Amino acid sequence: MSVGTEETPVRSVVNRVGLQLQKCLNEKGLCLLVNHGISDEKLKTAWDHLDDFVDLPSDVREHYIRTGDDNHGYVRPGVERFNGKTPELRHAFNICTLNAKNLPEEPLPGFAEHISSLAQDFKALSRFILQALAVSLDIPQSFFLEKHSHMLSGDHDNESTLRLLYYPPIIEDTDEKNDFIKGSCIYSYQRCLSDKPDFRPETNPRDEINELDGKDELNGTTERQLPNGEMIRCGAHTDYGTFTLLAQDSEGGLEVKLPGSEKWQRVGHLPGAILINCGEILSIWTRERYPALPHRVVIPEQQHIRSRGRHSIAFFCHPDNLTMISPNDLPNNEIGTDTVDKKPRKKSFKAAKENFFLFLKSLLGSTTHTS
Ligand SMILES: O=C(O)CCC(=O)C(=O)O
Ligand SMILES: [Fe+2]
Repeated sequence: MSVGTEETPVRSVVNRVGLQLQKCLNEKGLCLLVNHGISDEKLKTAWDHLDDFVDLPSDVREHYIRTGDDNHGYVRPGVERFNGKTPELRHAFNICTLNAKNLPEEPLPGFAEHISSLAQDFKALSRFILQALAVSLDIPQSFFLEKHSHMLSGDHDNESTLRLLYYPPIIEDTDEKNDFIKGSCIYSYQRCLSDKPDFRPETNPRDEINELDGKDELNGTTERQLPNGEMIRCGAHTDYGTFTLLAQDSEGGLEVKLPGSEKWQRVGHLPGAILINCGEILSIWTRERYPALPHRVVIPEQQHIRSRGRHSIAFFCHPDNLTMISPNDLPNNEIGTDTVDKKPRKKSFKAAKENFFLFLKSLLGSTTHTS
C-alpha cells in the first residue's frame, strides 16, 4: 500500500489508504506499507547506529539504561520475558520523546540527531495512518488524531515509543558457553543482506510443532533448547497499543497468526516496506473489526542463518494516557458486506481487555514486557 506523510494529507489519499487499511486490517490484522516516505537508507543508518551502540563497552551502555521512570532508554538482552520465564535475546533502545533525552551522542556523534529525526518520521506516518483509520471506520478524520496528540512529547502523557532492536546471533558453542545474559557473546554487524523480496513458502519445518501451539494461544514454542540454555528472540504476544509500525532487515524470523487461524505463518521480507499490525487498544475500540495480531520472532531453523544477527525498528502508537477507550465511540456498523469477517476470532474481547489492564498494571509496577 502506498501512503504519503504530509502533515495535512490530501483527503482523496486518506480515503484511498483508509479503504485499503479497512480490508487488510479486518481480514489479516496486518498490512505492508510502501511509499511511506521513510527511506530504506534512513532505516539502515539507524541500524548502523544501533550496531555501534551495542559495540560500546557495557559500562558505557549502562549510562543509557532504561530507568523505572518511563520506557525510555536501553534494555539489555535477557531483561524482558514475554512468557514470564524465558529471556528475550535482544538489545532494545527505546525512544519516548523527541527531545533527544539521554541519547548516546557523546560516544556516538550523529546518533541523537538521526534517531530523533527517524522518530519524528514514524510519528508523522502514524498521524497519517490515524486519519486513514478514522475514515475507514466512518468517523471524523480527526477522531483518533485528537486522542494521540501527545505522542513523543516527553510529558509522560502518552506511551508511544520508537524501539530500535538488535537480536544477536545464536552461536552454539558447547566448549565456551556464550552467556548472553551477562552480555558476552559474538556479535555480527552485517547490514541488510538482501534487497530482494523474500516470501518463502508458508510451510516450514516448524509446522508440526505449530499444530501443538494451538493449545496455548500466546505461549507458542518459540523457545529453543540450545547448548546455551533455553532461548527465544521474541516470544508470542500481541502489542498493547493502537497499532505498531515495524521495519525489519532481511533476516526474517517474524511469524504471525492471522485472524481465525491457529497456524504460525512467516511474514517474509519486502525491501523498504513497513508492516502495520493492530494492537489490543484498536481491537477493543473497533470491537475486533481490526483484531490485535499475535506475533513472535523465532530463532531460525538453519544454523547459518541464526548465527547472524537481526535488526528491526518498531513504532508503538498509543493513545494519550487519559483517553477513554470505548467501542461505543464508533458506529456499530459492520465493515462493507464483502469484507465482513465470518471466521471466529480466537481472542475474545474480554481477553483483550484483560491484557490491556495487565499492561496498565505493568506501567505502575515492575514489568517484564513493555510494548
Ligand atoms: O523485532 C520484531 O520484528 C518484532 C518485535 C516486536 O514484536 C515487539 O517488540 O513487540
Ligand atoms: Fe510486538
